[in-house]
Amino acid sequence: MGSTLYEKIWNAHVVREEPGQAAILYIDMHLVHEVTSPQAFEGLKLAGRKIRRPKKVMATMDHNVPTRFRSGIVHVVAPEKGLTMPGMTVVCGDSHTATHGALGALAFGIGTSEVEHVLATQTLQQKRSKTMKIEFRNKLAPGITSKDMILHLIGTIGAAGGTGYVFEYCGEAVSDLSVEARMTICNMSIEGGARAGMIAPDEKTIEYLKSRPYAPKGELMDKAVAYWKTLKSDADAKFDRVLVIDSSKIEPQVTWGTNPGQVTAVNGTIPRPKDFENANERQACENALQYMGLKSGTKITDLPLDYVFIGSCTNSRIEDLREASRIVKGKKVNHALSAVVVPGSGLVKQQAEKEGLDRIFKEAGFEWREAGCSMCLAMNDDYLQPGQRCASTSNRNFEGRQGKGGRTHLVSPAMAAAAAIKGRFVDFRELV
Ligand SMILES: CC(C)[C@H](C(=O)O)[C@@H](O)C(=O)O
Ligand code: SF4
Repeated sequence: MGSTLYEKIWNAHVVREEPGQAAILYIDMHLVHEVTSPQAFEGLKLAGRKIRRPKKVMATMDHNVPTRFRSGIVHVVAPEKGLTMPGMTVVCGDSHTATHGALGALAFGIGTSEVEHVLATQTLQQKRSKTMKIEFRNKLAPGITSKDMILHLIGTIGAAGGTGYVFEYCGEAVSDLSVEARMTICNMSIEGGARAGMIAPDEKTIEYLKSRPYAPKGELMDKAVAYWKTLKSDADAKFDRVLVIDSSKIEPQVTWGTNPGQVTAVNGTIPRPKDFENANERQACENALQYMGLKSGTKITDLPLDYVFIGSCTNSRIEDLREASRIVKGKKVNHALSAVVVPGSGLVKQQAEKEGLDRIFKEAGFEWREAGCSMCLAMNDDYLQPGQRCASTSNRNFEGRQGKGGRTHLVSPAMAAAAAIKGRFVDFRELV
């Protein structure tokens, strides 16, 4: 029997595995940031231990740093530098490490004590996950983005639907996506409950990595590419679960609730608790309506907004900013709201400025910031006031995520840009 992509990477990294026990995995790349990792360094210091392989550790300051200073989000910086590559095991004390799976890596978040363990040993104890193949069959309708794909998926399986699994995304709509767009899907795997999300590397992945400063060069690159080409699930590989989604039916998505599974198409309405069969979901709907200040039956397009945030490791790459700027160009941000664009890295910012995207945003009335996590989470200077309603391209919409009492609606960059112009949600296709 063949192997899945997950099994291939796993088997290539096992240092030791006893039946029924957690395995010890070798870790190729360790990313650290300032929220979850300083304590781990402190732990090492107290124990008198050294970092085993300092060259395999890359650090950013992104979460707490105000976006009036230069920074960069760890999950945007590492791929653009070519630090994360197909076939690697990648860990970081951060749940959105799943992002790097878009390059065909096995990438997942770990806790602070595990960060210390990886620093000291370059290995990690880990249990095998179950595997779920998610096939996005057929083509997307024009303009529909990978953000809509992942929100639609989480709406289908629920925010806990992937618990215990590693997702492998495949199918025509996934192959059609750029590498950056694939990162958006893998990024939010964790929001569907999965341990990680991954996509087998293909020609686009190789092309993306070729010019990256840390990618192998010359003969080494040829060798790497030959290996990367073996990194796909075999035709007869067995997954624990297989899900098929008809991509052609996916509409622009907007979350209405307080978990990413509470989502609907932009032409939909706020649901009623009794629309849900399951008692927990009914209760969750009631709670969400209350927190979000929403009435059942209201059209999504009738929701007035106070804020628009374009940024986060989900959607702050150059392609996201190009997409948003295309909609904003020559228009003005609605007078009733504030809007901000926060590039994911210094390089993204530089590139956007080279292309004149900053001018498009600023002329429309957006604030244009230095890179960082910013309003994705209320850990820095950017946050919502209680009751404020925000269209956000980030990945989490739980209570208080963007500030105490703040109300988050997750959308794609195109939808956020269109909302900024209209002052409420609108199918962005009406604006282009
Ligand atoms: C601060 C960090 C631990 C956290 C995470 O793990 O995801 C953050 O990045 C987030 O998005 O909530
Ligand atoms: S941008 Fe948001 S989701 Fe991504 S690492 Fe920062 S806080 Fe976490």
